[in-house]
Amino acid sequence: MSKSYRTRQQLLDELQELTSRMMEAEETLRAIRGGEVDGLVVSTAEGERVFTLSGAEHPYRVMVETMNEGAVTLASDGTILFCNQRFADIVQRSLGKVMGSSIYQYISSTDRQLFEALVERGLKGNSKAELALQTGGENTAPALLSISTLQHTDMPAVVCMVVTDLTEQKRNEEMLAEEKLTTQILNQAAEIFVLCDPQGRILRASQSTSSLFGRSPLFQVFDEAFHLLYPDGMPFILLPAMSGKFLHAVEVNFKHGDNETYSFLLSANPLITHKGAIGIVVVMVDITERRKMEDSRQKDHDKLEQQVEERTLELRTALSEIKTLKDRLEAENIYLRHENKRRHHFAQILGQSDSLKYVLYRAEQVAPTNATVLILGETGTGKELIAFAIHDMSPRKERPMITVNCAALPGNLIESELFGREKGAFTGADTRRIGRFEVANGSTLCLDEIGELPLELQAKLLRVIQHNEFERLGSPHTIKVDVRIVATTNRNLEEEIRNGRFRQDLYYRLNVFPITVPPLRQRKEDIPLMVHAFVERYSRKLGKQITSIQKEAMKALQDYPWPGNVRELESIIERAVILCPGPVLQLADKLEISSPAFSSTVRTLEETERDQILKILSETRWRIEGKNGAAAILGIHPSTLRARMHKLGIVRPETKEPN
Ligand SMILES: Nc1ncnc2c1ncn2[C@@H]1O[C@H](COP(=O)(O)OP(=O)(O)OP(=O)(O)O)[C@@H](O)[C@H]1O
Repeated sequence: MSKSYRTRQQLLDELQELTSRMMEAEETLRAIRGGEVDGLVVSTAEGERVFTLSGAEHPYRVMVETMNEGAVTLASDGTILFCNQRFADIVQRSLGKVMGSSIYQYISSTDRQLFEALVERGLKGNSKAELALQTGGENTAPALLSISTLQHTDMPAVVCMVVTDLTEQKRNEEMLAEEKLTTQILNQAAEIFVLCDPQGRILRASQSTSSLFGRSPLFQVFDEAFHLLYPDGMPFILLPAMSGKFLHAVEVNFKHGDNETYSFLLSANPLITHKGAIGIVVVMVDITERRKMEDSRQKDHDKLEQQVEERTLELRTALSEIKTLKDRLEAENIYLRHENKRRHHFAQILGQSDSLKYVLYRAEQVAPTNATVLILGETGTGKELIAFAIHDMSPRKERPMITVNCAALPGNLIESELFGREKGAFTGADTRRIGRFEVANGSTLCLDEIGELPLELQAKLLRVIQHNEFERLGSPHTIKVDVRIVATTNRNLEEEIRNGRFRQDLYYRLNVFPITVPPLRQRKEDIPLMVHAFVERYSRKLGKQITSIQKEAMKALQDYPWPGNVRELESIIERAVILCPGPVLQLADKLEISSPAFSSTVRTLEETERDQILKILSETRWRIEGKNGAAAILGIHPSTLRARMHKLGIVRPETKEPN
């Protein structure tokens, strides 16, 4: 019959019955709890069974009801005959529902076999095992089950089971294991972990911290344990450094002992829980090795950079040296190409006269030294030829002698000719050029016609002679050279000094070893030799057969005063050879000079004096004093003769040169 057909009376009756049954049950429960009931009749599959609840067991029942473990008595088919509230709580069911239900409802299928084995063992005595209890749905609770037989004749139960809920214990165990693992990880990590309270006192620190200090820094204030500094040397103080912000990878240094310095990257964060900020977690990563490596890499890098710089500089210097050498070689080549022809003519110095021999003797004397030589004499007398002879007899002969004609170039160009110039040194200087002084480095520089050198350049020249150094035009860079100077002039330099056209100091520097080449008119005996040599040279050159020289012609040549000296003689012979129609050489033109100063009889007093002294000295074999000495023959005092000789530059052949 459906409920909707029940009458109100029927429903009231049912409610009455239920209420009275509930009251009855409550009364029974109260009586059981109060120890007033001796036994209970329970319906089981095997029929009604009586449970004795004698007054003597009452304390145990109270204990069972109040204990923290679940207590269960099971029938042989697994029906729960009795359980306490705690077991119902563990499996999360109401006590009423659990009572009389099957225990297998609360055993997970995977643990069923284990449970059965446990019961079996329990029947023989007692057994214990951990398994998972089904607590509703998919949820399980770990529990320790202790099973033992219940040997009570009045009782239908087979086993008694005590259930300990391991949920909390397992959770604690897990947490402990987790913490242990975390501690282990933290201790093994190279990083330093420090937990401070909000006042900066160290509460926990990883093992690495203790190994850094040799002891644990626990309970010290962080800043007192770690005297940290920023890389710039400023002290690092934890709390102000944080001041409301998180610190992330701040570089700090830690001075430990006298020599050790550690570098760390420090990060610090407040530890916030539901209770608020409970502390500060500091993590420090040791970057000492990395820093050292970086420093050493930086040092290596700097060293390498310096080496590269040095090498580059060396290379630049080498390149500039190569360039200078190249320029010098080029300049030398240009110069030599230009000079080559001339040198052929200078190969042989013609002349047998005493005065020429004396000149050659003087040249021979001074050649091996580095002394500056001043060659004096009229134009065309062969001064440059003598300069070459000196160079060719000197240790510098392997390198070519370089000549600069001081009269050939205007003053502004002679300077760059002598000292060189940098590109852009002056308007029109569109290339770099090295000067004759540089080209002549290690060799001889012949300053031809030095008397023509402008005064302002004379000072510069003096500096080079004195210090062997100079600067190219437009360059601040000083160049050192080793140059031997041979200067020539047809001017009377002493007179030039008096007229303010020549520097006295330069003259003294040049006049270390003067050699005067006598004019041709003073060594007429050399003329025939020269005439023959020049005739032969030019007739060969011009392909002519000239076998002799007309007597009159030779006489005219010897009588002529030769203002242009050997140069003039050479060109007159060249012209005569060109014009000569037959084998006998005649002069093409009559030899005439416009200036009376050069008549064959006109000679300077000095020239006459020098010749006379030389002649007498050679006759007396350079004996000055005594009855047959040169001074007595000349009728002057020996000291006067010596003074005159000095003045005229006459030096005894045996005498060593001044330097
Ligand atoms: N003794 C000599 N033997 C052969 N040739 C000579 C002699 N002296 C001079 N000459 C010739 O005379 C010419 C002029 O010589 P050199 O240039 O040396 O004279 P210089 O005195 O330097 O002249 P300047 O003062 O004009 O420069 C050259 O061609 C040279 O060959």
